[in-house]
Amino acid sequence: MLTDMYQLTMCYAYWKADRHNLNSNFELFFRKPPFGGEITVMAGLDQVLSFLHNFNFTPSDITYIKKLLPSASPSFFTYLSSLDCSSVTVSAIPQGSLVFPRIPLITISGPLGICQLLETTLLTLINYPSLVTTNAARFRIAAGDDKVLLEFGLRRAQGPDGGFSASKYCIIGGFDGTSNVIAGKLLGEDVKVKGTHAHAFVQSFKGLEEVVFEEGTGGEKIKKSTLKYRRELHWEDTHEGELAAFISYADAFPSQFLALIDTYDTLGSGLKNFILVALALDDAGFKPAGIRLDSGDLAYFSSEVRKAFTKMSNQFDRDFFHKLMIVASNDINENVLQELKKQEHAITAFGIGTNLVTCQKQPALGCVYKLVEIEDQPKIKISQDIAKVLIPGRKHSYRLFGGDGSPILDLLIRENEPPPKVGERFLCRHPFEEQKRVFVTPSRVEKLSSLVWDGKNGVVGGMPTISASKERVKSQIKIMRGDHLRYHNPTPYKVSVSDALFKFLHQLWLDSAPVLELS
Ligand SMILES: Nc1ncnc2c1ncn2[C@@H]1O[C@H](COP(=O)(O)OP(=O)(O)OP(=O)(O)O)[C@@H](O)[C@H]1O
Ligand SMILES: O=P(O)(O)OC[C@H]1O[C@H](OP(=O)(O)OP(=O)(O)O)[C@H](O)[C@@H]1O
Ligand SMILES: O=C(O)c1cccnc1
Ligand SMILES: [Mg+2]
Repeated sequence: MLTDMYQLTMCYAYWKADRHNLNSNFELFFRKPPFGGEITVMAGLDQVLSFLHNFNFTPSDITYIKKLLPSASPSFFTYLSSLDCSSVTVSAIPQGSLVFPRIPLITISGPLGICQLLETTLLTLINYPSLVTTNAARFRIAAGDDKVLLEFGLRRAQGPDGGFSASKYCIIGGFDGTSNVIAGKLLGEDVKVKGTHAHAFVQSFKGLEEVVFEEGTGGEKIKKSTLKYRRELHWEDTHEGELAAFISYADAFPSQFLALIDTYDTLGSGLKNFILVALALDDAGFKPAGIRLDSGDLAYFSSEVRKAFTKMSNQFDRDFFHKLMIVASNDINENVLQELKKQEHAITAFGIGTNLVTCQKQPALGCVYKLVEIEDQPKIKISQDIAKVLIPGRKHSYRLFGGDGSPILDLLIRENEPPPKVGERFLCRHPFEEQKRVFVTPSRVEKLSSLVWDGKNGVVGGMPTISASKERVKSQIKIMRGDHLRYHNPTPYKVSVSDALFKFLHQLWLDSAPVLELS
């Protein structure tokens, strides 16, 4: 039911014309990578497989569709009620793979009626997950492998399901944790739930008299020791409410004390109050975790914080100061991460919400779902816009690797053609520009798609897990040439067709395009 009305109207019309059981082949692919880059990460396949497994129309669905199609013949609803995905075969590129334009991410084969019905749902299950996973992967590339990345986007996401998907797929794209509690609960161990505290906690305290402890706990000792250091360092002008908040937070979480220090005055108050409580915690045998900055020049503030930590470490001979995290947040996007890389800063972790989950730089990936063959008859769709001309017929896709282990190009060939072989020259052609050709002698050849669903057995090869998908993203980015990953003007990655597919496509194009008569 999570579909567009036109799938139901087409399905009815196919059924009425007795075309619903024609053997069909559809491909799901995109035409342009997002965010001005070259790479896209394939994601959402786990959801697609669950959907195929659960696909059916319940009696209440049928009652509702009857209202939408009041003139449809009653036997159509018998057909609709009997539908499931047991007659459908699906091949796909593994979740977490880097993928490129025109290469089918998913190939769907089976009776026309059911395959048509899958269009919208498959698109919605792949488009946003692939987009946000790609965004997360780009943020990871921009931040570098040594930084902790936390996803904080739930409050700004496109609704609760958008927020949930974002949390899951940002982890796959390379984030280390999320603030989203339901994502952690439902997705298990691979999704680590993390968090600090907000300004409200600091604002809620006015003075030190508001700090209360449970009898017999170490809180009183931490407070006393904090105030002793405050006198010793002559820092008695820091904000008292903030200090009260930090002492209370440390009492609640002595082993995970991480304080937001920018509520009143980052360097003049927040940093000092944190240091006081951190020294007291250390005296009590706990290791404080660090600070969070949520405003201002994050490079400058983080460097000043690090300098103060180093000074304190020397002054009080405490090693823990060197290990404290410096978390930065506040409207961070890929560009801010890129800019920060060029500056001196001491940030060890980023908390990123709005711009990550809403995919600020590009809000949608344009995956499409296109019919390429019916009953062994290849189908083409012609467009004035060359980018939209469909490459017809059933195809296989391969990635050809060079001697240095990095991918050279992706290749589409006709279904019955011999595939490219290691050590053998293969002519790879631009799909539309006749003069653009290249011979590739690959050192490694990888078939991109494999069977993931067959009607009889259901899911083939197991459900993709979060950890395996995440690992795949990481390992595929690692072997990609740096110039394809570059932030500004990356080198285009080639997607080619075989000579046979080129000739076939262009012949069918000529045969299908009427010649205009002018007079
Ligand atoms: N050193 C830096 N280099 C590049 N961008 C930075 C740097 N420090 C912060 N930013 C970014 O600059 C922007 C600052 O936004 P803005 O000026 O609205 O925040 P602020 O005034 O510091 O904080 P707030 O409005 O939350 O009090 C944010 O997008 C932030 O991530
Ligand atoms: O900036 P984002 O990347 O979306 O990260 C999440 C933001 O959410 C929180 O505060 P919120 O924005 O709700 O309040 P603020 O106005 O104090 O920043 C947090 O302090 C971050 O600023
Ligand atoms: O835990 C945090 O610090 C957090 C969580 C969500 C949004 N902003 C910050
Ligand atoms: Mg904010």
